[in-house]
Amino acid sequence: MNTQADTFVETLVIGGGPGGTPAAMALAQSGRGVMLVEAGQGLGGTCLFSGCIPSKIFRETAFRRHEAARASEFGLGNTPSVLPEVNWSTVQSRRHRILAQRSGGALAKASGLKRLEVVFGRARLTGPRSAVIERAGEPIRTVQFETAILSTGSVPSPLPVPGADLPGVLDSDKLISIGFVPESLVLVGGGPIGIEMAQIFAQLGTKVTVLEAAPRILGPVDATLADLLAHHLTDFGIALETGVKLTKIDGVEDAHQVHYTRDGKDHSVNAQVVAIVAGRHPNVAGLGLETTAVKHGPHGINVSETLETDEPGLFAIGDVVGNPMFAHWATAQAHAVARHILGQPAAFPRPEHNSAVIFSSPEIGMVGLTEEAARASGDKISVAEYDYRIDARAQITGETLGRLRIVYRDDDHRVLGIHVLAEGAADLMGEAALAVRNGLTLEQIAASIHPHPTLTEAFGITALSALAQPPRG
Ligand SMILES: Cc1cc2nc3c(=O)[nH]c(=O)nc-3n(C[C@H](O)[C@H](O)[C@H](O)COP(=O)(O)OP(=O)(O)OC[C@H]3O[C@@H](n4cnc5c(N)ncnc54)[C@H](O)[C@@H]3O)c2cc1C
Ligand SMILES: NC(=O)c1ccc[n+]([C@@H]2O[C@H](COP(=O)([O-])OP(=O)(O)OC[C@H]3O[C@@H](n4cnc5c(N)ncnc54)[C@H](O)[C@@H]3O)[C@@H](O)[C@H]2O)c1
Repeated sequence: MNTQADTFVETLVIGGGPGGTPAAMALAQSGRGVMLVEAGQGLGGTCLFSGCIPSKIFRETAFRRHEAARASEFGLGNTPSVLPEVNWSTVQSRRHRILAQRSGGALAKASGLKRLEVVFGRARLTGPRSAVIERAGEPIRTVQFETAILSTGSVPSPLPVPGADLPGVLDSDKLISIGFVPESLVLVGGGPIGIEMAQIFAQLGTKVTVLEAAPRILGPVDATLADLLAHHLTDFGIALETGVKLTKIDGVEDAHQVHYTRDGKDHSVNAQVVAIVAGRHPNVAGLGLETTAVKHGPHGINVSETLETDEPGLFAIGDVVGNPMFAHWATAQAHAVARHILGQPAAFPRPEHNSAVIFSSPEIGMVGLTEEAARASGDKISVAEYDYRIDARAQITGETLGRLRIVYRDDDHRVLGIHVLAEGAADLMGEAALAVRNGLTLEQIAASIHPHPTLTEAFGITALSALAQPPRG
């Protein structure tokens, strides 16, 4: 095998997802010599190619189809509309087009930076300051560096259950690439992927079952909101089975039987397609960590508060560091670590300020602590609630299933967490993130003028009504 002579770079970034790409660009923009190595088809990582973006492209189609059936409610036609037929190949072509546009845009932006070289290939560390880059049909490149950022993301976790490795049993990557809308689908796992996919396919006409091991779906989400959503999913016809233990999957390509126990009793469910969406684990395989002092476990690579690994000068960010696994979290870590490497003051993101959206229908948005986590901290806390059934905007759009929950400290009224179930919650989370990150109080939220009629009015109304309550004795 040919080997190219050594290249020296100041920083090597391994992995071009929402963690690695912005880190490499921020460093290069500040004049540091950077090489960004990506093993996949383009820049964008899991988020772009098999995660956030494709799943939301599918959601858009599913949601619009579902909405079309409600046209007569809004005075369009006199009878409930016939559900539009799904042209799945158009949906998949649309996905490919958006992906190509976004990865092309990222590459063009990166290529415009003089100090950044983007290399497509697989990187493997060969020591604390060296790596090789391999790409089929090309000479191996060897690289030496001063610092490196490991941002290799995560991969779907397989389940140790007989039949889970049958060729027809999919993971989320394969479900995203599916060539047809299945008649029936079993999703093993009721986390964000399982719930988003359940609703997407149910709205496209698939008979969906979700098998979740825990007593409820969406474990880390506010329990009241997760419960409201679970009832809504069940009303829609999705079978939600919680507290299950998967025992076996049987079947051939197009017909599967999933066996499980619940409360000691045996059950089974048939489906054309089975997808295992029961979590992801950090991607460290083949990265050559054994040639360095970097330590890692099932949770991911061990890092300090400044995201430095046990090998000084080697940093790790994003999914490869473990939970939480979100694109915006990886990007926030990227910016902080880039500033740190540049010797600038850096605010490393803190879990209690993180935000997330589950793209269910209605969406669930969350920032900061849940009620349970806030109470566990020992502070006296209260929760101010708002029911979107009374909301002007929600009544206008006809999407009145919703709840806002503001978790705040009793003594100084500081807001610790904001949790929203509402169609449109995703775009309310900017205000929520600002409030929690900056330690705003109910008084400050109540004093902010919220435009009418919008879903965000609820923030002001809820803060005002909590302040109008008599103080707790
Ligand atoms: C179905 C699904 C839906 C999701 N939806 C959302 C959502 O709506 N919002 C959200 O915030 N998050 C969502 N996520 C999570 C989100 O995709 C991840 O948290 C995010 O992509 C993590 O970014 P990262 O840069 O750490 O890793 P990744 O995006 O996984 O990127 C890692 C990159 O490293 C490359 N790589 C790996 N090994 C090597 C190597 N040895 N050499 C070179 N390159 C290598 C990979 O090819 C990959 O491109 C979703 C995930 C899934 C699976
Ligand atoms: N909207 C978003 O931001 C979004 C969307 C999708 C995924 N993600 C991220 O991607 C990551 C992976 O998502 P995920 O939903 O696969 O993982 P997850 O770990 O969040 O949820 C997995 C679910 O599967 C269940 N489970 C585990 N083993 C099981 C078994 N044997 N049988 C039945 N159920 C089992 C778990 O109890 C859990 O509820 C998450 O960390 C999430 O943050 C984010």
